[in-house]
Amino acid sequence: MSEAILQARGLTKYYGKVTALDRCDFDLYPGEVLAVIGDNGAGKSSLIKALSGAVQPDGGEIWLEGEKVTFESPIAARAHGIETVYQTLAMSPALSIVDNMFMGREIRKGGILGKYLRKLDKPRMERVARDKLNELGLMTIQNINQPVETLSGGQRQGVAVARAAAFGSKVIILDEPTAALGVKESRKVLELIQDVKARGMPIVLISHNMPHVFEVADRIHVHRLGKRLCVVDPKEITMNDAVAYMTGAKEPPSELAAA
Ligand SMILES: Nc1ncnc2c1ncn2[C@@H]1O[C@H](COP(=O)(O)OP(=O)(O)OP(=O)(O)O)[C@@H](O)[C@H]1O
Repeated sequence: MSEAILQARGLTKYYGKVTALDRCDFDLYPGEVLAVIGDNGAGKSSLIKALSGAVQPDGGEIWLEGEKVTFESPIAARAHGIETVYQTLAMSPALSIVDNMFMGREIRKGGILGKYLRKLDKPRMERVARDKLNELGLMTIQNINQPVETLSGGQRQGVAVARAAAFGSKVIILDEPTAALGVKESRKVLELIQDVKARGMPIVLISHNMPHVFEVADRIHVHRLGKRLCVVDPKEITMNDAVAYMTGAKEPPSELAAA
């Protein structure tokens, strides 16, 4: 297997007396969809928050493309190419699709006057937004100047993923991307995950939805009580077994135990 693009060793996070992450390991390889599953409280959110700079781990190390990194904030993680799409999506509903896509990364006009006045290059932003949505097969959205609040849940998720994929990201972390969606919209988001993967971008998928996980994941990290319990190939185990490992109803065979 190639070198991991994002890796963690021994990540530990305490919230007071609660150990949310207990010497947790993590490995994401280029071009894969990696699902992280675990029962409520298994530490999935704490893991992605640590990987994306939203919380500071109390122990352990994170490596990005072979370099040890510390992200003191989500902005720092984004600057390194780690994009996280949370369930809440962090979008401004009243603003347009294009404004949401470029929030905090607006393109300014060039030239002495443009630079001096810091004017937005709206036509360029619109062009880039359209291209990105197009690339990801999201052009069912006709008008990129329409407010995000007029979009369906699936379309919003699409815009959030397109935004995450738009700026030279190295890793996209999706936190429960289908949890709030209906059947048809979920299907679109699953297709979108495949499209992003086809563009060579690795994805970390946090989900409680086992059929969705088993449909799109190349590998699965099973978490229990803050630890990565085992790493499984969804083609080689059943959903029932994965759930049994998660909940502790069954122990994984020793050859699956995470290194
Ligand atoms: N901000 C916090 N303050 C106190 N305890 C927390 C905090 N965040 C998480 N925890 C605790 O840490 C443990 C792991 O929580 P975490 O949210 O990481 O798990 P999870 O696997 O994402 O769960 P879920 O599937 O319910 O979202 C839980 O016991 C949780 O109650």
